[in-house]
Amino acid sequence: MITALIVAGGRGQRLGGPIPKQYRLLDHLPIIRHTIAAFQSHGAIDRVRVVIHPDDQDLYHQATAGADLSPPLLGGATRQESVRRGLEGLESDPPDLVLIHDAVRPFIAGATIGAVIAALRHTPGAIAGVPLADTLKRCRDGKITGTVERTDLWRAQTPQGFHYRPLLDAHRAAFRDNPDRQDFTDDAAIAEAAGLAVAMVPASDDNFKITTEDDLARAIFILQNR
Ligand SMILES: Nc1ccn([C@@H]2O[C@H](COP(=O)(O)OP(=O)(O)OP(=O)(O)O)[C@@H](O)[C@H]2O)c(=O)n1
Ligand SMILES: C[C@](O)(CO)[C@H](O)COP(=O)(O)O
Repeated sequence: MITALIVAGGRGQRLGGPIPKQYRLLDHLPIIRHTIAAFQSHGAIDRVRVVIHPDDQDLYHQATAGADLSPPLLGGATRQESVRRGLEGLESDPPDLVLIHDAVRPFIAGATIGAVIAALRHTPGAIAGVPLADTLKRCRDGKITGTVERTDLWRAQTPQGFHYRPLLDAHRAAFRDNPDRQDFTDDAAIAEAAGLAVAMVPASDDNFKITTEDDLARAIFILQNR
């Protein structure tokens, strides 16, 4: 069984606005609905579960009215904690594979979902990403302090797919070894720290994360010109 775990427990502080960004409307539908639909409509995904902020239950139920979904799982103060709590919420009926995806990446292509799943036939982890095309600089106080060698650098996206049990064990080990460390910004880093092999699956820049006002404007433009 393959479960998509959509993480939607954030506060959207970099975007701001009246409600957390995953509930902002995109072409008359909340962003989270677009993302959920991408996985519910994929033939290889057996179940979609969503992790939400405990304060967002009313927002979530309004946003997902009419969608055939299991009750949401409750997240935590960081993305890392939300994922760990989400994974633990699946333990009573564990999937074989889990694809963790940001609720605010609504333009995920079915082909990318399928490619991540296909890669998991050969490796315990596989993530979507795109190769870096810009030069990277280190800066402090507006001054360049160095240039980062960009050979072999990729921008990680989601979905990040894994064999379920090894990833749950990896998240639990990270929490056990250092409960205060919450700076793993993606799940591949947790898997790598546990010694799991993680493959990179080439994806598209269309699978961008809505983080800022510019990203939201880009998303609106895409839908208005589809
Ligand atoms: N405690 C958290 C933090 C983030 N996320 C989710 O992880 C994804 C990527 O995180 P990000 O884009 O950083 O979302 P926010 O944390 O909401 O944004 P910000 O950092 O601007 O507050 C989002 O779908 C977000 O809802 C989560 O489930 N639980
Ligand atoms: C998981 C992720 O989307 C991969 O690029 C990214 O690390 C999330 O970072 P955020 O700061 O939680 O948005």
